[in-house]
Amino acid sequence: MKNLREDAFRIIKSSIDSVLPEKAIQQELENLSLDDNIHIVSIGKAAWRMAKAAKEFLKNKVKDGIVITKYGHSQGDIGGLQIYEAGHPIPDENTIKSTKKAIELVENLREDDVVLFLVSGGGSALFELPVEGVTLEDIKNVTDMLLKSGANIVEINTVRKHLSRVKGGNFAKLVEPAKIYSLVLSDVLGDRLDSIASGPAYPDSTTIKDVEKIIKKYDLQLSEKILQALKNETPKHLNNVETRIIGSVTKVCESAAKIAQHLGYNTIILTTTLDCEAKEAGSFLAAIVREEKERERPLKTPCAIILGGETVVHVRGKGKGGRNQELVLSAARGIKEYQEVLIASVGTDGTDGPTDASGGIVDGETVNRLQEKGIDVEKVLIDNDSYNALQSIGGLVITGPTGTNVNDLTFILCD
Ligand SMILES: Nc1ncnc2c1ncn2[C@@H]1O[C@H](COP(=O)(O)OP(=O)(O)OP(=O)(O)O)[C@@H](O)[C@H]1O
Ligand SMILES: O=C(O)[C@H](O)CO
Ligand SMILES: [Mg+2]
Repeated sequence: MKNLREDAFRIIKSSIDSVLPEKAIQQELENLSLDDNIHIVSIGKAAWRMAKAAKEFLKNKVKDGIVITKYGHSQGDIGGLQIYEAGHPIPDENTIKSTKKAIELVENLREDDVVLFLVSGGGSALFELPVEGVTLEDIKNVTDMLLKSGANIVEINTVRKHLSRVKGGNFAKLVEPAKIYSLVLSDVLGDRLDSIASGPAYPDSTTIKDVEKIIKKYDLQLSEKILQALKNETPKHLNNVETRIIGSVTKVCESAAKIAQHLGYNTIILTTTLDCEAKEAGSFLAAIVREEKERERPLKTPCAIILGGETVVHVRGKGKGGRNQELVLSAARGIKEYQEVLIASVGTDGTDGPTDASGGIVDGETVNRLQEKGIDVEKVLIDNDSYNALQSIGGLVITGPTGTNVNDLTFILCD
């Protein structure tokens, strides 16, 4: 008989290891063979690790550089680079302060200078300087509203780009006449480069008209001042950028499948673009488990059914949680009392929502165990309080910041 929990942790660890940035960065830099005069600007949750890998490879070809990452996501000096931590998912004073430092670093560069721009998810919150007339307080309010609206990341970033002096290609404009090479870890489904970290160095495909549609669709209550500011159009053409994607959720799923196979599971990747409401994804996964348990379909057991993507949560309650935790808890409702089954879901960055967990694991006993503690799953889901519920029964997955960020991995193990 298999130890599903132990296997789940192995799958999580090894598949995340496969998308750590070091190897990919080294390979790209070998191909690029850059000259001297390199300036590193690294933003996002994986910024520290990406910058470290680049600096170790390029050594003293690097003139200077800056890292802007989330609190708790940097791990000390990287030979002479400025290192900053700032607010995420809501930007704060340190976001603005460090973004100004990055602009100082690039604004007087010459044509023979090169900016190596290392981009990972989280960059939208960590790299920001609002357009004239818009304050940090405004940005915080708009960000909070967008995150809770149920809008997807492409929609959220469409709005953010039109309020920013660095997003939506504007950073590349500030770097001119120097050239930018962007290496990107994708945490946006479909790898839309103008959405990842709000595309600071990529021509923006979204327009003021798109912003207007999103405001209407989600009934966003914005002040007259913000509505005016949103009329700034973003650059649609850039002449100084070259961009490459170095990691994505597809890779994580493929690695997870390989490891599961190696551990003796029949394996299938169902999708790499799961993007519905977390609770609904949970119900869907439970339905798949029931099919497995009753009819061994679509795979003979033992089996691993793997999904990648990024669900959304319409946060209405006052509880603590994240989309992965909410997904598994919702799934737990539909697999009650089944034996030898487990559902896991984690954010590859190690952070699920504003919590210190990367996700959660549930099984057929989860709902009963919660009941014994007097916790009603339906109520927990209404309160968006998945963290506290899962914590009380040892159902959290805690990895700490991983150094990478390529969406979420979800899987079922059945024996
Ligand atoms: N109590 C809660 N329960 C469930 N989900 C929540 C809760 N509070 C916030 N969230 C969700 O957490 C998400 C933000 O957390 P997280 O840091 O994992 O996002 P992210 O998309 O990985 O960030 P980024 O893309 O910038 O790296 C929001 O989309 C929000 O819907
Ligand atoms: O920072 C962001 O905008 C998201 O993580 C998507 O890249
Ligand atoms: Mg995340």
